[in-house]
Amino acid sequence: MRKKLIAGNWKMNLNVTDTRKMLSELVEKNLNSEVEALICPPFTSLEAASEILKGTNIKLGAQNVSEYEDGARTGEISTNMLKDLSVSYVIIGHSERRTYYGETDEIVNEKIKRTLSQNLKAVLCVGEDEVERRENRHEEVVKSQLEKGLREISENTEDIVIAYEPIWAIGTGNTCSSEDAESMCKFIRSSVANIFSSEIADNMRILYGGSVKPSNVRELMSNENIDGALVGGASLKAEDFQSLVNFGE
Ligand SMILES: O=C[C@H](O)COP(=O)(O)O
Repeated sequence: MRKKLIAGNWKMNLNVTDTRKMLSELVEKNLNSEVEALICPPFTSLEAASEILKGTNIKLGAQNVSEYEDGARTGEISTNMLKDLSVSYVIIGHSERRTYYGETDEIVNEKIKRTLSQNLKAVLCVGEDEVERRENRHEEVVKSQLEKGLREISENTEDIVIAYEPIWAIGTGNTCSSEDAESMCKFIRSSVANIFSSEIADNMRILYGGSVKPSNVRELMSNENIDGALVGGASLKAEDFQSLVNFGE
């Protein structure tokens, strides 16, 4: 049985003051304990978030990580630094990192290897853009991202989560239909089975991301192959995040 995961990716939002305010409110709220809740604030807010979330069931994640060990890499953040702040998840290969910061599948693969080797969980983001969807190449694109991103990985596969995020649905309000999201998550599961094994694929959590909000989360989560959501905009307010974790209630 795969435990559902609702992950908030704050992106470049909420400074330390805002983080303290949001999380202090969130920890006072009733959250469905059958759902795993994860908050991924900016790096600058990790320490404050770590203090506030300590002793709660809400997990802490980072939005990116270096593929290298500690050393001469100006501006980068290592797995060692994240672990020191009680981070347990790292988002890797988000489309914004791929598009704006040139992260290739090869870099994504290195980051996943580094993350898993340090016993952190990796949330690998995949998804097609609007043109690729229109040209009916979405499965081919996602399959290639999975094969390259997961290349030469054989250990700690239970620490991998996949997030299917069609780029055309991110921050646009254009949620992928529940049927299309389910169909792609099912396709991802079969691709993961080919890369690893059916058993690993059956146990792997596959999230949907792209304009998920309190009003559509319940329907999306009712699908057999959708094991949670990676949420941007609607994860920034405590009330909305509570509603997401409680599937709209
Ligand atoms: O990581 C989250 C996704 O990019 C979705 O963002 P969004 O919920 O604002 O569309």
